[in-house]
Amino acid sequence: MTEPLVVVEGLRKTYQKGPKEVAALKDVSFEAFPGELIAIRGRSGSGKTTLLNLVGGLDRPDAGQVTIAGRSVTGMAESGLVELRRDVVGFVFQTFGLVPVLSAAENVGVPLRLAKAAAQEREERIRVLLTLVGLADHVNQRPYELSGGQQQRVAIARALANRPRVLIADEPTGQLDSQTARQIMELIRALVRSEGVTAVVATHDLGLIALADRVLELRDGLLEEAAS
Ligand SMILES: Nc1ncnc2c1ncn2[C@@H]1O[C@H](COP(=O)(O)OP(=O)(O)OP(=O)(O)O)[C@@H](O)[C@H]1O
Repeated sequence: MTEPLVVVEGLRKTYQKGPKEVAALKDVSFEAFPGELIAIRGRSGSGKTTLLNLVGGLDRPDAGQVTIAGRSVTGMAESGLVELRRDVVGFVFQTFGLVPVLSAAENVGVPLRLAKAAAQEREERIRVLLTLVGLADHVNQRPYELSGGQQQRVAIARALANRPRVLIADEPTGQLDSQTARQIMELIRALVRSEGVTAVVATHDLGLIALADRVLELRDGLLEEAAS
């Protein structure tokens, strides 16, 4: 049997909100297998962002473990996490997060520069990625010259730049109209197949949920397998 690529065991995270403690995650465990697209759904405030941040090494849990490709994310020093976020995990956010003064090509090139890819290899990878997301004719445009859907395409290309094993997306269609959202979710579905990446996507979007291989529901800080 195939080994899981991502193993999450007993994650707990509590935030201090003024005098109150908020238990965002109480005891969350799941596994994601290579090439799987997992949708995480749950009401606003159910802990989806918290969970994704812990899986991708953007934050640390109070208890529990995250392992990606046999490497303990939760046990890593900060230098290891920087490397993990550069090489192993790609992130896509609701608000795109592009650098406004850089062109589409330059935005996609940022993680390649951080990974010290040679100039020629970088140019070739940028070309392939922007073609893959349907933006071959928009390489020199800045984010403000692109539509929301096009900006999210650039962000997806950037997330895939260093060939990550895991793609983490937090409400990737949350700011898009329904037709554009549909195109972006179909793009994510296709890229998970063609690039063999494992995707964990937090979403309210029923269309995206329908395209997932598995749907997990966060409720009261606990995760349940849900019918898609
Ligand atoms: N930095 C923080 N400080 C204090 N409380 C926080 C912090 N981040 C999240 N929370 C609280 O933890 C809970 C889970 O938040 P989280 O953002 O993970 O939920 P979510 O499911 O992603 O919500 P949404 O769908 O609205 O984005 C919420 O009650 C939230 O208010």
